[in-house]
Amino acid sequence: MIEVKNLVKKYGTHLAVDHLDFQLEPGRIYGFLGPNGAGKSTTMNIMTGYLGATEGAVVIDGHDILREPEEAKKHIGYLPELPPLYMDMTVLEYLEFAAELKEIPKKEREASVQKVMDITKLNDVQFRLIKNLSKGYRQRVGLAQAILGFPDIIILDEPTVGLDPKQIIEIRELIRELAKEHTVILSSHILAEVREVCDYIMIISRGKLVASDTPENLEHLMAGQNSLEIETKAEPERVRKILRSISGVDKIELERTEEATTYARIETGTAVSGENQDIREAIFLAFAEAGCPLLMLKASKASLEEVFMELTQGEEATADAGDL
Ligand SMILES: Nc1ncnc2c1ncn2[C@@H]1O[C@H](COP(=O)(O)OP(=O)(O)OP(=O)(O)O)[C@@H](O)[C@H]1O
Repeated sequence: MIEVKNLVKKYGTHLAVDHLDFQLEPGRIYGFLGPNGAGKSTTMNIMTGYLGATEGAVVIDGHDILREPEEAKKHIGYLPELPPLYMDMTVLEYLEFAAELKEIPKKEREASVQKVMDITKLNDVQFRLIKNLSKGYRQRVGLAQAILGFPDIIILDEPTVGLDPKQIIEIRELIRELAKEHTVILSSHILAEVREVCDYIMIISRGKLVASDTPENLEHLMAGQNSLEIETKAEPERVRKILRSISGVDKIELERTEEATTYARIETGTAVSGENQDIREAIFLAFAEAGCPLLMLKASKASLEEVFMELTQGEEATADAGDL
């Protein structure tokens, strides 16, 4: 279990992490999602003990990362944004060295290194110098180092950045596999990636946690803003009158089109159950009864993209302004 308590990080006057407070339960895949500069890497660097916080604390399985760094770090495997690889070592030498640093007992080292090379499919390149590997293979070496010793918690900063589509699929499969026995936290600025792999999404914007939930619940978050679109030949005033007679219709926007039809965008209310009401049937029947055929009737549901855009609005323009 990871507890992040009231975490603050300032770079000079720039507030990169702004009072983050959350807890992560074992056995899940968490995704830190946010635009560039949102504070994801800074948060991960603090959680893994690579960077000190200005305020607040991170507790890993009961150990404070600053007060008991050695104990806390035993529970974490970390793939930073730029993995610190030794370019003049072979893959095998590097992983053996990493196993030593992680204090994996000598008699277990060989088997441990072999196991992570099997998992990350590095066997074929184990005698190659790291400097001669492609970006994708280097990323795998970084990942192999992170999972070496199989710590409870695996933290991956942008694990698929710079990889080709085939490598991305492989790394995602690997992450899912790891999550069967570990807690995995990964960061990404790509929504599709987080949605694809994570069962819990934490949206970070300007150093703040602006939402944290399952992908499905985040989509529901915007349910109140679900809307319907219709098009009919009736005059706008007639359309408004018919719509007003239907319960569940909240807001109506009307537009007369060039084809002499009326286009209406309708926002629907939320029922007592909290669920968004589906009033498509009622709309269809009301227009049929009034003798106004509908040319189009369509429900438009808020997508996760819209939730993300809404929550991180303006971020790109302002996130890095403090650094100028
Ligand atoms: N060493 C530093 N000194 C000053 N400012 C920094 C430093 N490191 C990061 N920042 C700033 O802190 C903010 C958060 O950066 P961070 O790298 O944590 O964001 P991120 O969400 O990981 O973004 P990216 O996806 O681009 O890596 C940014 O505005 C960044 O410019």
